[in-house]
Amino acid sequence: MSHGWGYGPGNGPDTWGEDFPIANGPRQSPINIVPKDAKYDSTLKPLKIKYDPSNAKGILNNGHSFQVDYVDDSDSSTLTGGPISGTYRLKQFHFHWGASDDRGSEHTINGIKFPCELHLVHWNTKYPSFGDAASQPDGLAVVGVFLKIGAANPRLQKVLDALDAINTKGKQTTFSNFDSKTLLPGSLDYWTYDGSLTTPPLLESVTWIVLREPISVSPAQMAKFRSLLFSGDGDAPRCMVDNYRPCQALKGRQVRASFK
Ligand SMILES: COc1ccc(C[C@@]2(O)NC(=S)NC2=O)c(OC)c1
Ligand SMILES: [Zn+2]
Repeated sequence: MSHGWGYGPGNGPDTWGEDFPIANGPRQSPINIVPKDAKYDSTLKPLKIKYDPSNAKGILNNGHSFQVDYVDDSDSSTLTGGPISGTYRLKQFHFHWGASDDRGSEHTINGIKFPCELHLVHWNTKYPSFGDAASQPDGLAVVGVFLKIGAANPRLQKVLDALDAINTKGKQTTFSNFDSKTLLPGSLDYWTYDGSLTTPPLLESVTWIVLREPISVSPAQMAKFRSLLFSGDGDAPRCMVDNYRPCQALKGRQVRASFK
């Protein structure tokens, strides 16, 4: 039986280029961010984030991560400002994490991995839909937030408490009235660069906005992430851990900083 892509020995990131040759493209993600090499850009605007908690729709185990999906049929939950032009609508957020606290994030800072990374996915409303936007060079804007081991983060708890209901691939449940803005750190200082989706189809359509300040997560909360399964009901259980792509070559790209 031919397996689709995944994070295992036979279908992991090093094999993705066989079916998705863009894996070796000029603007792949994630990357290692070297703060001293980032260029402060005074023309970068502050991020403007307006999320309506009532747009939260559901939570799904998609077999690679879990995602919280938002109603995106109006401009009620949007990202504007920052490095982007126009209005981008919140579509979903999801996470990447490791089997242990020494790894799990997709982006790294000076080669340092965090135990987890949050991605808030937005699409450019100059295109008719998320699917159309996902194939355009300016189609998506993803806000990346690092999670660092520390005190338990109460803002994560409602999401983590929902995971028991979606422990296997394909499971989903309703998830309503959640303000994903509460997942953001106090500072919205960011690095930005042109990149891609970090899983197949690896489309080079993402303006990355990686926040400098991490949010906290406790060891017990990390154990909750690691309680999920990649596998479906009835399949041999495979723990959902290490669902991150390694850093990709910069290939001449400039990383800009919104802060000095
Ligand atoms: C066809 O559209 C897609 C497909 C996959 C993802 C998920 C992901 O690959 N992208 C990022 S970012 N992290 C990931 O894991 C996606 O997210 C915007 C959009
Ligand atoms: Zn992601």
